[in-house]
Amino acid sequence: MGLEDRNRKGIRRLFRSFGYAMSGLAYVCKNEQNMQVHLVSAALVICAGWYLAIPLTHWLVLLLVIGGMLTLEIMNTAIERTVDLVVEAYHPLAKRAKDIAAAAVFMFSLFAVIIGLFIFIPPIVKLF
Ligand SMILES: Nc1ncnc2c1ncn2[C@@H]1O[C@H](COP(=O)(O)OP(=O)(O)OP(=O)(O)O)[C@@H](O)[C@H]1O
Repeated sequence: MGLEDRNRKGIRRLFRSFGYAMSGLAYVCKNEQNMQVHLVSAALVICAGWYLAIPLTHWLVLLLVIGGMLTLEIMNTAIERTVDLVVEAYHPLAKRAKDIAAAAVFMFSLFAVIIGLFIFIPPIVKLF
């Protein structure tokens, strides 16, 4: 996109930006195994929430956690690709950057699991 194009405002630019975002999303979904794992996990969690008839507030928390998780994975992929663009050879700082980005995903996943346990254990216990 040229500089002139970037300064242009309006609905066409908005749609074009949406198209770029969709292209990025399709890339991550197609090429990142971790993203596919997150998507399958999210689908399972949604099915479990529906089956266990969890309350609305729990749905809102779940949706926030799922959205945060997917967003972080997308950002992690963006950081990985940017690092690959800057350095092709092994570099300790490239390792740091990628490991730290991965740590962010791990940290969120950890808390997502804890939240999931708080939400799902009581209705599962009730089933028995
Ligand atoms: N240029 C590099 N220099 C040093 N270490 C690197 C470099 N590229 C990757 N690494 C190390 O290898 C690990 C894996 O990197 P890679 O780019 O394959 O990402 P990944 O975590 O396997 O993600 P994905 O498979 O989803 O792309 C990184 O976390 C980092 O520790």
